[in-house]
Amino acid sequence: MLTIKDCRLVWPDFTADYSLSVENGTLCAIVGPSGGGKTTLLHMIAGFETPDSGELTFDGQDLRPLSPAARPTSIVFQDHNLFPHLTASENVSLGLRASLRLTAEERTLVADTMEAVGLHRLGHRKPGEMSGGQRQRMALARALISRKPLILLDEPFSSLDPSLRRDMILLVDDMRRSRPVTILMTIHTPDEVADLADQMAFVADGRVVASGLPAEIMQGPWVYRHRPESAG
Ligand SMILES: Nc1ncnc2c1ncn2[C@@H]1O[C@H](COP(=O)(O)OP(=O)(O)OP(=O)(O)O)[C@@H](O)[C@H]1O
Repeated sequence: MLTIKDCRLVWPDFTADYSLSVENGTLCAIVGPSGGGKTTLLHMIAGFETPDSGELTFDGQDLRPLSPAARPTSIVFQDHNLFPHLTASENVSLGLRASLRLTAEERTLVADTMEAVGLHRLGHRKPGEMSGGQRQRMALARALISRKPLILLDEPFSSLDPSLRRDMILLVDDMRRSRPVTILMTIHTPDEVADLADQMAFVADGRVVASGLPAEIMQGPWVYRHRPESAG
């Protein structure tokens, strides 16, 4: 279980104070208005931001002293953090081994994962030779192959067209059913994930305003309160 309790981050123009629990094996969608603190929440879990106070544990282990690499997390950033000089297959392989020296079995796993995200013919291409959507799929493949139990996806499919976006959400759903993994995914279009997500957390003003079943969260008063046009 991921447990976040009163984790506070204070910046000159923004204060966050997060509390959220996510059971293992859950697909949890993080939704809410732009600038509300969704990305910052994922960065804190991954270790790129440090809370001044509060509890942050996964399966009882305190994550705060751990570096990002030592955490049980794999994150796909909005800019995909791909290496431009490596091919698509090599970028995906980094999720398994930083040295890129793979066993035969690991090479098969990379090929299977590339196939699962529809990139099996493009393994030799470099990120600069691929579309935005193909780069997103490559970054997703690298996170899925990492074997980390907690996967954090920050708007992973925003540059895909709606039908492909849905395919990728289904792929994420498939992957979590094939191995024990907990996924937190920020998304601007909650409708697209409402039927698959087990949990939805509404984040605004640096807080988890509400968390529960997607149908409940999407109908709650917080949705109207935090509409851009009602701001101010
Ligand atoms: N390192 C930082 N230092 C200071 N302020 C920051 C930092 N990172 C983010 N912020 C601020 O924190 C707030 C929340 O940003 P965040 O990116 O988490 O929002 P978001 O909900 O993910 O937005 P969007 O949906 O637009 O991606 C914003 O006001 C942002 O400017």
